[in-house]
Amino acid sequence: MNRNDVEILYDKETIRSKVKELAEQISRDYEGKDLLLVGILKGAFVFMADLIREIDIPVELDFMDVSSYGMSTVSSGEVRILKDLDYSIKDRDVLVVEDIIDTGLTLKYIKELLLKREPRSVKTCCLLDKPERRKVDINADYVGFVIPDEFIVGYGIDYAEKYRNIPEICILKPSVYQK
Ligand SMILES: O=P(O)(O)OC[C@H]1O[C@H](OP(=O)(O)OP(=O)(O)O)[C@H](O)[C@@H]1O
Ligand code: HPA
Ligand SMILES: [Mg+2]
Repeated sequence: MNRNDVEILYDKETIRSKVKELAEQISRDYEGKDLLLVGILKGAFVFMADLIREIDIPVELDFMDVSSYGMSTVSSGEVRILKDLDYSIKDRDVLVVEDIIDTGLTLKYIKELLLKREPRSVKTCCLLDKPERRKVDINADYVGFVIPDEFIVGYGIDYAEKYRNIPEICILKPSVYQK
């Protein structure tokens, strides 16, 4: 991992307090409900791990693995399911946990897919929102940070599977992928 490839956008403390704020809001909104958090692999795994530890109501977890970027910084436009949920979501209150909403193609695809399974509700929580790049009409119900149109890595988020282990949320310098 080359630290020179990135520029820090949000440091550990800023992320920690934002995650706490989101978790408090979720805990209030879902008090007394049957909350199932659905993490979208792989990008959301770090956010999911931090978020659940700040939520103070009973929750259950499941994961889905979808991919549309592959080894590129541009969406292929085709969302592929690599792993589906383990359990039925019928009559459950589902909260989809995502790291980033960019074109919106991934989240729209997932939301439409889950709605067909007759849950009681489906809402979405995205740590990062890049509205300038949106191609489809979708917004998350809970948003951490609204970010500029830059390619992000770190805190679980990759470029060609690398940089996921950087603890901060960083901008990947264009010189790295414009070679
Ligand atoms: O709004 P969109 O333009 O669809 O982009 C957002 C999605 O792209 C990334 O996943 P990716 O497909 O790279 O898979 P990964 O999570 O395994 O890295 C990210 O984790 C989101 O799921
Ligand atoms: O900015 C990004 N970084 C990494 N993966 C992504 N997938 C969509 N947007 C991004
Ligand atoms: Mg990716």
